[in-house]
Amino acid sequence: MSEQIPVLDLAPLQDGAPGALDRLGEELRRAFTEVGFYFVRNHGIPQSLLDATFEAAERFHAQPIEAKLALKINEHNIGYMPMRGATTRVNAVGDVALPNANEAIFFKRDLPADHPDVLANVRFRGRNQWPELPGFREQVLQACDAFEGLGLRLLPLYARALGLEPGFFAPYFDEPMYTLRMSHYPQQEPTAPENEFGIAPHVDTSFMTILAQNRIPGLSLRMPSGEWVDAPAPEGALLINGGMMLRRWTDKRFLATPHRVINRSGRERYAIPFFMDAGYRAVMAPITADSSPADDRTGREPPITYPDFMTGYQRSNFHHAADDKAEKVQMQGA
Ligand SMILES: O=C(O)CCC(=O)C(=O)O
Ligand SMILES: [Fe+2]
Repeated sequence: MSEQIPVLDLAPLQDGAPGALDRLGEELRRAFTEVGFYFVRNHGIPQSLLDATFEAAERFHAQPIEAKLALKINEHNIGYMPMRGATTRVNAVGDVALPNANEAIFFKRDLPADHPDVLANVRFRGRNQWPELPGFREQVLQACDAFEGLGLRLLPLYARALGLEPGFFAPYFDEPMYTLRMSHYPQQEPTAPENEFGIAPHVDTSFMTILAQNRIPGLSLRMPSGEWVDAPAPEGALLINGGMMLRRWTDKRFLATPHRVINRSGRERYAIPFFMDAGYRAVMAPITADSSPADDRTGREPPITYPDFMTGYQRSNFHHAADDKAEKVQMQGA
């Protein structure tokens, strides 16, 4: 299976090998036109940091429910979402809606109290809500810095994959929006209904989602063929995918591939996906292919910003069809 998901080795990029950027850009283009997911190797994030972040997620969720509910998720999408707190509209058969069997806490960039956006109560620019756990905040900040750094290092590849100058995305990502989600999926009973998911089929809202390898299986991806396949977890690699923001920005040239989690591993499962987007005020106009005349197709999306996109997505009640596939999936945002 793993051969279906391209593996990009970033070592030549680090070493400044000639042609590395163009070669990796081409590999990325194939990944996003054929699969929508790819692995990166030699990504520069130490395994010890990832392990410690998984541990922090476990420590957070081990707290009494009152401590977690004190940080309840707010209009900035920051804070704690209780177990089965988000109902996914599962459209697969007869619109049966079962709540997702996970709980999660969401962190964004750690803004200080006197930040102008915080003072002005700008939506999605609120302050993080921290639990009273020693070392926890430091761990989350370290993880966010590491994931953000990797995301930024990958941007030139995204530009090359689209036939653009390597620096194309840099001005848009001056201060990227990002969210670290720490999820806990309890083990689902063998007798649980078949349409109960840890997280139901969805596409992410993000430009880029970085997913640290999980020792507990449960994630599966829906290949463009329509077949659901279990995500492999090659040692030392990170799994990266694009969401609707990437798809929209690339004029639908790049895939946002649906995925889901079912935890029938018999163990508790934790996940620490990192969702990255352009800066709050960046205006993203669809990047069209050189060869296509400006008006050659209908349905081209107007330019949009992160807050406009996220506000619209929240209003849409998650009714979002995954393009032309018969089976519908929702969007899962952060
Ligand atoms: O738990 C995982 O492995 C993936 C989670 C996911 O898809 C999400 O949070 O959007
Ligand atoms: Fe996802």
